[in-house]
Amino acid sequence: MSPHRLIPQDSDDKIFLTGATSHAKENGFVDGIHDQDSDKAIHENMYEPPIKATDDHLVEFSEAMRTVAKALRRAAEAKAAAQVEAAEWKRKYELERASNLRNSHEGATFEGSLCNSGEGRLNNSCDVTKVDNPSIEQSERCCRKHGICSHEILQDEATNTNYKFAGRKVTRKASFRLSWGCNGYNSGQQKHEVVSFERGDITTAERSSKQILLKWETHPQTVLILTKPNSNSVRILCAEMVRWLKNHKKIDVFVEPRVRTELSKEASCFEFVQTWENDEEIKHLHSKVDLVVTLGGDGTVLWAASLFKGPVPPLVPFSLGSLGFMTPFQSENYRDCLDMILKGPFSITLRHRLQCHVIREAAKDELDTEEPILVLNEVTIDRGMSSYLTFLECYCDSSFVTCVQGDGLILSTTSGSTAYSLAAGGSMVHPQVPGILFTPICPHSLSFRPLIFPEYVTLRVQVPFNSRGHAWASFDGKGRKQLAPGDALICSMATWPVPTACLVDSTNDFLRSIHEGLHWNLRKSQSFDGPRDG
Ligand SMILES: NC(=O)c1ccc[n+]([C@@H]2O[C@H](COP(=O)([O-])OP(=O)(O)OC[C@H]3O[C@@H](n4cnc5c(N)ncnc54)[C@H](O)[C@@H]3O)[C@@H](O)[C@H]2O)c1
Ligand SMILES: Nc1ncnc2c1ncn2[C@@H]1O[C@H](COP(=O)(O)OP(=O)(O)OP(=O)(O)O)[C@@H](O)[C@H]1O
Repeated sequence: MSPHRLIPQDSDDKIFLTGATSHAKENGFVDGIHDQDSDKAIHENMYEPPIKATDDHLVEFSEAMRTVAKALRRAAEAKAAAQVEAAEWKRKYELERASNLRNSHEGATFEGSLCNSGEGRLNNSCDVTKVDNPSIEQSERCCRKHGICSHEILQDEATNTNYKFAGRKVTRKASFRLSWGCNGYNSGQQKHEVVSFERGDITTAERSSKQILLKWETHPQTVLILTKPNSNSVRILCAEMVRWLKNHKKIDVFVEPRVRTELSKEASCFEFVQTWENDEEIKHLHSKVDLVVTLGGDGTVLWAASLFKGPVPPLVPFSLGSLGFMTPFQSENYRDCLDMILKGPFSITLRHRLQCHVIREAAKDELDTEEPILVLNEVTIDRGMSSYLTFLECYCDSSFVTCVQGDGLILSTTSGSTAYSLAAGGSMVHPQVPGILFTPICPHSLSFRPLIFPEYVTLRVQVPFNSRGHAWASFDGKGRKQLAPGDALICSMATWPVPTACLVDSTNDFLRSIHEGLHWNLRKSQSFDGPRDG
């Protein structure tokens, strides 16, 4: 077929193309000449100037588009910075408010928090818990003088008196002390900053997170037992444990309202078991219980963490699930385990949580966010039911990170690194490492590798206006929220970690979990009788 000279339908510019007439028509061009003129047309075109005008317009247009894109990105970065700042202010405001509430809350007698003489997040918990209280002053003096980290005790007007909770008497909360040390219980070393500055030289002589030990200063008296629902073995064990704690350890027991009903149906001797009546009471639960015991799998640990929006009492997770990554204690040995925990000292893993805020496009200002949600594993932003690619713009503080085009994105804690993030190709990270994992789910790009951000950043995931569909956020696999174009999710390290008791220590428990739970790097050993060097 002979070549044709084709003229764009709505343009005066002439473009020379090779191809069939019909094909050219499909593409919006009309045949400008008759077949018999084709030789003449070829001849003419050989001497025609190149398609300069069209090229110039295209170049101009693409430059204009680049400028617009740059301006849009700058605007988005400015917005990200403003949102990050607003989120930080909101976080500070909430901490302040929580602290004020605590001070004015007439029920609470004792309550614990970490204190740290260095900078950073743990320091925040120190800041917010400062009250006019001799024991705090003492602990601050202690921190300053010896650099020893200690548990703080808050006291309010109801000092040393029993108080009522859901119409029942509650005894005072046990106090404990935390210390950082590598070699056994005698090493009460302070947690030092990773980098110090000594005589003008930057050093990393002190390492930051050593194994943390919890040592009771007064006896724990109240235990909250949380159980996986719909399991007979869990129900039976729970009843047995409640009885043992009361009769042999003189411990007061709290359970969820559902479990309280089950127990009271079982026998009248469970009348002493306490519970709560409404969400308001759950908010103050942390100041009533010394220890939380979970009976179930990892989901029950996540559930327990989700009950505490602020400080979390130490958690003792018993394994009654199938995988049990975060549940090192065996239920068969519960008496010995609880004996050991109630006596102390014991190692804990301080599991960091992420605080997530959803900011709606319709929000009046950056402070107008929905209630923050705390996650122990991860927040996932995915495409939900939509069959379109998720399109998400991601910022770290005020810097543009990337656009996610794929099934979604996981922002995970290091504890959650062995859960969904792992399945999406993220690295496994020791739970004591502070950081935020940024793991794409099925990205439609060959070069999108997972990232790990340091713990101090704030991440913002925005559904852009030109996204074809909505996105969905879910929190530890629960409570899905729809994100429309223009909505954003802001995520940063939460102030309140989840302290979980270790069977041995953080590292031993973690390695045992990945060996036994995931069969990590299981391979038959190479035989000895093969070829050898030399
Ligand atoms: N493709 C996946 O791997 C996938 C998909 C959805 C959700 N999840 C995970 O399930 C979690 C919710 O757990 P659930 O028990 O309520 O739901 P579930 O009952 O569906 O259990 C999910 C599985 O993940 C395991 N798991 C949970 N947290 C873990 C952790 N930190 N490390 C290792 N394994 C862990 C559980 O033991 C369980 O086997 C979510 O937070 C998410 O991480 C994983
Ligand atoms: N006290 C509770 N109240 C309501 N739901 C709970 C409670 N404890 C656990 N769940 C939910 O029940 C589900 C199953 O719990 P869990 O993961 O502990 O058990 P499992 O599935 O048998 O264990 P594994 O995850 O190890 O296989 C989870 O989705 C969890 O969120």
